[in-house]
Amino acid sequence: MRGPVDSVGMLIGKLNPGKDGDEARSGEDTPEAEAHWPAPLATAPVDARVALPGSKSLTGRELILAALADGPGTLRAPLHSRDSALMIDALRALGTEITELPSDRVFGGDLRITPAAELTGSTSIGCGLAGTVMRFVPPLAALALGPVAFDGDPYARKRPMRPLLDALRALGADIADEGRGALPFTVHGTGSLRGGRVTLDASLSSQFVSALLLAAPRFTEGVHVVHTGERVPSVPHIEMTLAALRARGVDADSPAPGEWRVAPGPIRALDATIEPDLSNAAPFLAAALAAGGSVTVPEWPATTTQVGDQLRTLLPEFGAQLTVSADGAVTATSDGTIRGVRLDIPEAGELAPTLIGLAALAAHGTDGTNGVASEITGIGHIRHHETDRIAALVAEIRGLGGSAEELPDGIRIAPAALHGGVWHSYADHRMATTGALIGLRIPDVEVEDVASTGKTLPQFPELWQRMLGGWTPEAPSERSFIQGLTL
Ligand SMILES: O=C(O)C1=C[C@@H](OP(=O)(O)O)[C@@H](O)[C@H](O)C1
Ligand SMILES: C=C(OP(=O)(O)O)C(=O)O
Repeated sequence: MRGPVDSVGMLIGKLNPGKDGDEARSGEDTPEAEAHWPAPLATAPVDARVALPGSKSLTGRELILAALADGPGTLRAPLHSRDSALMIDALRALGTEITELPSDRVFGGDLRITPAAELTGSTSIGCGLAGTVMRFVPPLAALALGPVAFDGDPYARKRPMRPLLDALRALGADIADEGRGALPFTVHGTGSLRGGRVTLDASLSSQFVSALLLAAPRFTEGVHVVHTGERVPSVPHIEMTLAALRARGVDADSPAPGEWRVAPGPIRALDATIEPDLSNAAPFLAAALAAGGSVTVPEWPATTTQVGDQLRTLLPEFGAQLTVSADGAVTATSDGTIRGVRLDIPEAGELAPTLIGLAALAAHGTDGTNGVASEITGIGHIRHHETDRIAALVAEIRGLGGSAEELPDGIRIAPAALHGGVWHSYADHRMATTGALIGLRIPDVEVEDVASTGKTLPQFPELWQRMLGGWTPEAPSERSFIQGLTL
């Protein structure tokens, strides 16, 4: 057994210049293709403790609310990644002052946020591939004075925006998108927004609802959002939004299923501490199943709105034992036997790539001859995430010899032996980490564009290697694969 790993050294994330998934795929003949990351194989049971940086979703929300607050505030232990940097840049473009405080925190410093007296427009905002930026910032742009032009990575232009843009228009905003219903578009802010009751189909993304709720205390009439479509996905993320608003003294609730209401009023400035990202804990805890052994994630919050908390019940479905220690660390333990699952997880689409990676390993079994089938459904909306994750996962599992089939709202995986090969990332951080997970058990898996993990976890390659006990800062061969990072 290897010794525990409880922190990383000073690591400073730089931006991963985003790529379209198709471009990433067609880039295989370029010199960059040579930088495919050889996913480390677990040659012994894992025994590791992995501390993780802050939650993307909490960092994004607290940045927005701090920018709209009634005074300066501080974010402690925020995420520093491509998505959070894009959010910071967007809020700065609207006039917010954001400074990083000197700190010895391993994952980057705290942030001091001073709201602008008035949000200013006449600017442009790059959304990268961040759903939270392209959805949460336009309502603030409507509150700013002057035009604000939004655009993003090539694939970001394919992510749905129409229900949110139409709802903002119904609430009084002037938005020019030439009928695209997607990036690029320009919000012509007038300094205020009427707000009020609005109907919206949020079946493609919960972020449409969170976007309206977060800015609504500053709408003249607040907001009352009424969902009109099929099932709303990722409901815990809407609950996270309501909780973040209430923590700042805002009157915000869900008066009925599929309805949310925020009253107009001040947003209290405060010092908020960001929890570790529990969705990014998924591949690490899942590694205990893939490799056998145990992985501990410390500082797991006792209560949380993060959907990643559901890993404590989802991973046991695959056969892992999950325990919580008195000091709030969560440990996953397994003998390496992975059970097949039938899961319907509309709330936890963000966890789906990891769980599907585990299902692919369950279908391989311990030696390629004793695999079991799985079906994971309720996740049709993940076709609209960083890529069409259902299509991408099916293609990549098949590429390694697996048997996977698309369902309208999920995936079915049949027993089949996996083999090594290139696992494409489609510029999607969770595709990259899923390839790494499969590579723990299957020899010679190479992850294309591992730097896509910089979207929410720039330290992924080091943390992964450290989890296996083999990383040293001096190892140049490993360092060269950590693209987009300064060590
Ligand atoms: O509000 C948020 O922070 C998020 C909401 C969810 O989006 P969807 O509702 O589009 O799944 C989730 O998958 C995403 O990673 C983050
Ligand atoms: C869906 C995700 O991201 P985004 O915030 O860009 O929607 C994700 O992180 O899994």
